[in-house]
Amino acid sequence: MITAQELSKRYGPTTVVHDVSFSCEPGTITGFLGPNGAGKSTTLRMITGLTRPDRGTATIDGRAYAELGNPSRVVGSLLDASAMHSGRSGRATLRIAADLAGAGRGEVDRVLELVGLSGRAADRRVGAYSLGMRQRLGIGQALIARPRALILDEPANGLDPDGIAWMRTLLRDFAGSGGTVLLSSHLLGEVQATVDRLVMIASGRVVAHGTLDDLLTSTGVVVRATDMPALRTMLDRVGATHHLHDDGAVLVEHDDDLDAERIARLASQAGVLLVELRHSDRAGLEQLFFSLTGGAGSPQTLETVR
Ligand SMILES: Nc1ncnc2c1ncn2[C@@H]1O[C@H](COP(=O)(O)OP(=O)(O)OP(=O)(O)O)[C@@H](O)[C@H]1O
Repeated sequence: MITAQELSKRYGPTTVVHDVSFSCEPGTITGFLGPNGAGKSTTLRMITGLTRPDRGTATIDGRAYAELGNPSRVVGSLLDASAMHSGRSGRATLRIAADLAGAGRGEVDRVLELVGLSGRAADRRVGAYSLGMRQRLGIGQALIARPRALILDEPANGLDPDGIAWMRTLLRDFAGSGGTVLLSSHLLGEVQATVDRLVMIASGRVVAHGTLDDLLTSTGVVVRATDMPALRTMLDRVGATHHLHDDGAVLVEHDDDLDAERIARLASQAGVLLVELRHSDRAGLEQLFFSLTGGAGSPQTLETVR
């Protein structure tokens, strides 16, 4: 179980992560999705103890990363595949990872096989690897001590469609045997076919979260505010059709004139503080994502990687 609670981080005058909270359950794959610069890496670095949060906490299996006795056995992470020593072979890289993690050398061949780098590739210098091969090796390093959780920052970067399909199967198997996976991406299509849950982040804030099914099935915009009566009054005033959502939020029925952005503006004008605003249908999810990314990752790209 991976939990982030009200994580916040500021660099100079800029708060790059604001009150980010979510949890990832064993047996599931959570996609942490957001455009470049949204705050994904900073959040993942705070969870893995590499960056100190200004506020908030993160735990893995109930403990902060720094309190994990042998972290590699609890959580494997891949945060920057380009940061590997280029002079070592893939096999040597994994041997060192195995030694550091207290895992047996026998794990090296198992992992090389698992990540598709056995044979001659294992003995080539990492400097001669493609980005996709480095990602595979990085995932191998993360898996070397058979951890219960995986945290991967943009693991599909550099992978071709076959590589993405391979990774999807690997992560599904990992989650299928009770593992917890948190992976980031800036491409909706890349994660949509892989994950069970999504946490969507933009400008350092969580803008949507839930199971993929929840986010893709019902129609409309789910809104939650600190003052729900004031929110409903505001929605009545603008003639919105709205209902109480299952979890106590309000579901505003789909209306071309009342999209999420307009709801946010109206709420702001009415002095209503929104704490959740998300599209609850598939088209809406893609629309929201494209509006956040300014259209990065065309539908064509989505079809290619699906
Ligand atoms: N060490 C740092 N010092 C100052 N600013 C930083 C630092 N690390 C990150 N930032 C800034 O914080 C913001 C969030 O960066 P972050 O890398 O977390 O985003 P991201 O969602 O992972 O995006 P990308 O996919 O582009 O890495 C960016 O504006 C970035 O420039």
